Amino acid sequence: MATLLLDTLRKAELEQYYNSFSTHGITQLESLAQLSMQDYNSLGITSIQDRKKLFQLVQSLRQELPTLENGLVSSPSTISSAITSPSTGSLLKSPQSYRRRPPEAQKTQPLSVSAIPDLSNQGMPRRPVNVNVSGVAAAGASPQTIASPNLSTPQTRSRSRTLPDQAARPEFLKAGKQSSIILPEDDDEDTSDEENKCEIRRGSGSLLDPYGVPIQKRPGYSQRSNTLGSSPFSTSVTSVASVANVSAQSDLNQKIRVCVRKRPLNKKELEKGEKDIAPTVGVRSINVNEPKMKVDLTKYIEQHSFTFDDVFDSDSSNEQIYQRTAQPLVKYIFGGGKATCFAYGQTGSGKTYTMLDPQHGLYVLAARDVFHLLRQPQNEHLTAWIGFYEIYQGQLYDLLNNRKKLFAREDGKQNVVIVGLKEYVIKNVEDLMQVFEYGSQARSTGSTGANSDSSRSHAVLQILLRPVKSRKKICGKLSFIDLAGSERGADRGDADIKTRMEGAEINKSLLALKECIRALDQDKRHTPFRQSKLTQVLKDSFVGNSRTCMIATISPNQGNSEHTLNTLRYADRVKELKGERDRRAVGNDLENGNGSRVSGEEADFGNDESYQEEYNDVDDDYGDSDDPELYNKGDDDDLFLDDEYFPSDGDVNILDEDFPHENNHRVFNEPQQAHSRPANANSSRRQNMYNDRSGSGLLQSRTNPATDQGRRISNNQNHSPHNRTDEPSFDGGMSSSPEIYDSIEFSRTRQTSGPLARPKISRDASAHSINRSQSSVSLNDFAVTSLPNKQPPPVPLATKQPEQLTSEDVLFEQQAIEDFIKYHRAQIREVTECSKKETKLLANFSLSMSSRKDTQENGGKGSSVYDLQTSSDFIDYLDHLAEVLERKMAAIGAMRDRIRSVLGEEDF
Ligand SMILES: Nc1ncnc2c1ncn2[C@@H]1O[C@H](COP(=O)(O)OP(=O)(O)OP(=O)(O)O)[C@@H](O)[C@H]1O
Repeated sequence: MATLLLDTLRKAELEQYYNSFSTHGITQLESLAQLSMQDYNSLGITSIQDRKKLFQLVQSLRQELPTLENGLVSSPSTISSAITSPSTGSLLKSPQSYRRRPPEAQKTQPLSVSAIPDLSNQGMPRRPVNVNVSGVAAAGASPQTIASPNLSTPQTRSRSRTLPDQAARPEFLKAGKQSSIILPEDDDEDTSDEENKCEIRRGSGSLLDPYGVPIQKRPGYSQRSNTLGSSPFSTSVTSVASVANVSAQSDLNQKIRVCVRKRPLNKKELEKGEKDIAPTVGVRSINVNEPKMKVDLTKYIEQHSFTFDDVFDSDSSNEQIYQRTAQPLVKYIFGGGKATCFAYGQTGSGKTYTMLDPQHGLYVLAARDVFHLLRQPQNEHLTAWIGFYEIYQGQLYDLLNNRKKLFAREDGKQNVVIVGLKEYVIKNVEDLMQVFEYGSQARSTGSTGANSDSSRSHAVLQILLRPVKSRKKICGKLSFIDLAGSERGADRGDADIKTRMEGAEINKSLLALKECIRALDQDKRHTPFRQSKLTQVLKDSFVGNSRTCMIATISPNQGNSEHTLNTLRYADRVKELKGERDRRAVGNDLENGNGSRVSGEEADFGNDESYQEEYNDVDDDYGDSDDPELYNKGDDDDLFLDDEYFPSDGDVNILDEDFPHENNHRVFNEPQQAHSRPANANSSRRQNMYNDRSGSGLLQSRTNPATDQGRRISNNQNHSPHNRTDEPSFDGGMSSSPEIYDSIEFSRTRQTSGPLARPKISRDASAHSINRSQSSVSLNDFAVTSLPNKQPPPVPLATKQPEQLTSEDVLFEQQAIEDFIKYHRAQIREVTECSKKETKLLANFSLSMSSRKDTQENGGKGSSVYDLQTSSDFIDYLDHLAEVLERKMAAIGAMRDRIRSVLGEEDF
């Protein structure tokens, strides 16, 4: 085969690259035929002439080796694999010639050199030869390469990353080469037969996916397919029946499932004579035949192919979709879990119809099952509650409570709680539908009043399971989310400031959603949940013990092909999340305590007690969410812990490292603390705290380093265990009152972190004090320069020889220093966050001003109206700015306190 390759290269006057090809594992013509132009550089082919030659050679080889074509026609070995695979039952007959042949047999039937066209004259046709989709070369193919007449039109086509011939691909291309399949339209624009006369050539196969992510880093298709229990060949040559079989075997209990639903062409589209350009292929794949035009104005169709957990054709009913999307989630929440089902797609693609249609929406079908399960004896102790809110412009509004503003909170256990959300007990489906209808009206009414419309908000309907006897506990939560239309930002095209801001917010949140999913997919240690309210609220759907199902809705008409592709790419990105690479995926959850796997059924319905306990604990902390006053003491921002962090993936970002979730961050994120405090609050707080505690041991602890035992080096003889027990415990419970909170912070600053500030001076710490000899903070900067009465002065640390140093001389423990660093990071983060808010406030205000000016100049309303509006906005702007600045100052003040504490300063 190598000789054949060399001969071929020689004929094409490319033999000088033979070594480079070999180095890259290209030793066969089949491999050569799969090169795309993006590979040329890696192979060292930079001269234009040579690139042309290679391009023509590759084209010619593809023509000569149709069975290797990228996805349209499978290689003999692949086809035979598929045929012989027990998991797939091809519709194809299995001609002898496509049975799996032993390698030797393959070797004995190489293509003859004569079959390779002589390219040395460069006279080969530029236009690739048309072949039909069954892989039969239209012209010029050697008899050997013409597919068997029995090779009927494949049931599916797939993009190159589903290439069945991965095994034959060069090593460096195997990881995930992507290409497109370009099908030219006939010049006479008769597209009816285009599928039978498709021009096949490798498209601009890129090593980057549409999101700019190197494909090599992503799991190969076959890996994912295997994860799902299907054959890696299933999408390339399998029949509908076999795919259905595979799909049926796939795990409905995966942590994340991604499905696609195509709506039918609507009346308008039909009237316009539009065609369905997104045929589904089997039950898991869908193609999009995107009309395109070359620079020479030749029209062609670019076909894109995608595979998901499920693809629902336009004739699928909500019931069918429900069975494979939300129904497993309903079962899951009865095991104590959290689950989310959301619809994503462009406006008019059927999100609402799917999720929240008043009659057949998935929520109604889910409710039916919820009540069915509630009637089971084992669930008699539970009741169902409903809450319905929307996220509009980054704010939460209760749709069941006059659009009351809500606040999201997160506890230390990463549960998101919507504080103040009005929830109703529902006894049956009718109840639910009534409540929902009421909420929907509020949504549209409210949004009309606010100059928005429903599709510009994300609507969240949640069904909660609570014990009959304790409405405080939550035993399961299922959320249905109807996301705002995904294309609004791009399509709005109007100058209205509000609309633009809405669009920007929607885009931001959808982008954030994608970023979060992407971060999870790539196992990044930092997941940017905080980037939008949507992702903050959805956070607990992604982390921990949760299930998520995304339904990407698409419109099938040509006019929407771009949007459809965007939606599918987005969904495809999400799809990458699942599979064995995701350590939070089902595999983890299915591990029982002994490390062995339990069955899906068990995992599904088994009670996750630890989770439930946690969840219930949380709810206890929060109490009843009907009572917002209990938790919402005037703060005007949501409180979340930091974004999700996962152990190392090599990202280096000081703000992203080991961010303290609870211990340190909350001090900055407590708006109550920040907003209600006057500008000099830090010093007065310090003074108050000092006064309050001067007689209570804390002062003593400050003046007596011996009481600061917690973090001191272990061999300090003066450690007094009882002093350690004096430390106030702080669990950072969110239910803490501000006063408690303050005291917690104080104690944290003064005591828990205090030891950090306690340079160890001598064994008799009771009488010691310290001075900072220099202003900069470093270990060696701390030396004892004065000591109280009757104590012999210690040897200054700086003068000690290294061999004289003992552990007693260590001023700060490593841990304490690390804690300080974490604290500092938290402070930087908080200040940065505030600065961003400041910028945003300023941008929004100036944007609205300039927009108003424009309108005025273009003959809008009288100037006094605008001046009035501007003044009112200005006041808002100042108000918000003042709040942000206070929060910022609070963060800086807390940091200063901490430094002083560390340095043992006596200024408060
Ligand atoms: N699968 C379907 N079968 C029949 N009609 C559908 C289907 N999906 C959507 N429709 C119809 O298409 C129209 C638009 O659907 P829908 O309102 O659900 O879109 P949407 O994605 O929620 O839009 P928006 O983002 O603007 O809220 C509706 O009239 C709806 O009844």
